[in-house]
Amino acid sequence: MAQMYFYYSAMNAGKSTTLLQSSFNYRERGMTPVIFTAAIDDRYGKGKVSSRIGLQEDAELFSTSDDLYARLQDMNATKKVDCVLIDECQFLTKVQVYQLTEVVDKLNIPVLCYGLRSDFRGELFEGSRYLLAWADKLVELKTICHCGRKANMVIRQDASGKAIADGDQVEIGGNDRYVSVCRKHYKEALGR
Ligand SMILES: Nc1ncnc2c1ncn2[C@@H]1O[C@H](COP(=O)(O)OP(=O)(O)O)[C@@H](O)[C@H]1O
Ligand SMILES: Cc1cn([C@H]2C[C@H](O)[C@@H](COP(=O)(O)O)O2)c(=O)[nH]c1=O
Ligand SMILES: [Zn+2]
Repeated sequence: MAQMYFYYSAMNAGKSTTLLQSSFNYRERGMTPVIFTAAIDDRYGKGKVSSRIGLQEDAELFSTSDDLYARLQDMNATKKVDCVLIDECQFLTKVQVYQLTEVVDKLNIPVLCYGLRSDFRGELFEGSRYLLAWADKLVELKTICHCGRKANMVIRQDASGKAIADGDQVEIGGNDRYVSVCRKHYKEALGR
């Protein structure tokens, strides 16, 4: 029986790197993984997942309006899909997380999702909320705060490096805008 996995962490914990390693392992065994990433995240080039250790792969793009079950059913009918790997899964909608459970339950294809649990305000993303609720396996990937504790929060910074408390949930960026920290230093940065 296939299963759905949610690998979650703060930023820069190596989620994309782990996804690429899983894809490599499937390919090494002559199997066919399919990678998806969010169309809105074009930091390392549209339709690409990359990591600084040198691995890079082309990816299918998903937008909030896509029917992921229909797309994967079509792909699987053309060529057997052995595994689905989703990067930036926090940007999935509730409906899309449900569609991915159908890929697992009806098509019997494992779905491995990689993404953030919470945003810079400490609120769940929609995709993460339903993955936490519906995934078979929850796996935390860890990174560390400057103090050495586990970093489970992410600060969004303004141009001067000051932590921001409010704003749109989605704003694509990297180390220039975001810092992963422990909860204690998250509160301190926001003056709480
Ligand atoms: N193409 C790239 N070039 C340079 N650095 C990268 C690239 N992709 C990722 N990184 C860096 O590698 C580190 C971990 O990356 P990643 O696996 O993307 O973690 P996560 O997905 O958890 O944020 C981060 O410091 C990130 O800035
Ligand atoms: C915390 C937070 C992050 N984002 C964006 C910023 C990046 O583009 C992605 C996460 O990338 P990762 O390094 O692959 O984990 O999400 C956002 O839009 N809103 C937020 O609050
Ligand atoms: Zn800390």
